[in-house]
Amino acid sequence: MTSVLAAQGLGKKYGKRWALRECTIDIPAGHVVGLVGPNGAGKTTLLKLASGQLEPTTGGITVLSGRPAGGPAQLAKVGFVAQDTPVYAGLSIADHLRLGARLNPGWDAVIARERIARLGLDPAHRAGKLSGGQRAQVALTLGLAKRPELLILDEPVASLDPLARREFLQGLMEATVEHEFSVVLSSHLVSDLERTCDYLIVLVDSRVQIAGETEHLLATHHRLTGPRRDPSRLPADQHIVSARHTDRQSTYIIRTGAPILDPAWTVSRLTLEDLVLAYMDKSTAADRRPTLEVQR
Ligand SMILES: Nc1ncnc2c1ncn2[C@@H]1O[C@H](COP(=O)(O)OP(=O)(O)OP(=O)(O)O)[C@@H](O)[C@H]1O
Repeated sequence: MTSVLAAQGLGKKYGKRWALRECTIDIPAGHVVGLVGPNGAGKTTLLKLASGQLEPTTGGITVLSGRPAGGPAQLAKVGFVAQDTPVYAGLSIADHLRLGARLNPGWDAVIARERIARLGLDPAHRAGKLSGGQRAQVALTLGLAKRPELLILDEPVASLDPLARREFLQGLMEATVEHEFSVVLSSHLVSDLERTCDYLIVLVDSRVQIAGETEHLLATHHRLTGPRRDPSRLPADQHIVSARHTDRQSTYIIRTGAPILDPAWTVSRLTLEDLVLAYMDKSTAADRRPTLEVQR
């Protein structure tokens, strides 16, 4: 299957500080990919590398089998909506659509017009007078009307209220079904991604912690609760993601493809939020390096 985004040992340094390091991922086409991580994790850096706005310090990246921003054909295949959804304040919405038509060979004027009408926006309205949410919707419209094979959205719903968030993500999902393109969108809120994404990348402290189809990730991660037990006594095929202990009880989040047969454990499924939080916890826990830390 075609890779929409493939990175090998990808890294980016700003001065002495790594913003992204040792990133190796291979995302098949046809997914809505959620890139999640806390502030400063490296999400924008990865998305800018994918759209060719930054050059890697180490490793390599290909997008739809091409070099990011590696020529007009590649640029036409990839849409990018930046975090602050920039617009030209002095131009009207209609001007933005005309500009989009001039700059993009595959421009779909019908999608653009219909979407603006559906949003109840007046094409004559100056972009500088739009609210943050309306600006984000105009930026998404420009991205969709470009008819890219991959649409990259950096924190697209950050400025939206909860209802507008839901409508925005719903509109995005409908568009992906109708026009069959891949999406990579970043957020630091898992709730935004839970309903929208079928592929997840968790990025913490400049490193990818886990990447894969959400269904597969949820099927292979479990919470084990039971009598207190040292991590060294867990089977080798149970990879510990996070651990919590009290005097008497242990709670582990583990990754395994094998059945959990030990009757001492109560096994429960995770939500996507549990899973993401476990990986965030793991990265902070690695700094503490406890063998068996007791929380009272
Ligand atoms: N132009 C830059 N110069 C120096 N450091 C930078 C630059 N851009 C980003 N960084 C640093 O790189 C790290 C990763 O930043 P990045 O913007 O990729 O994170 P992010 O996950 O998108 O964060 P947020 O959710 O806050 O947008 C941060 O520590 C940030 O301070």
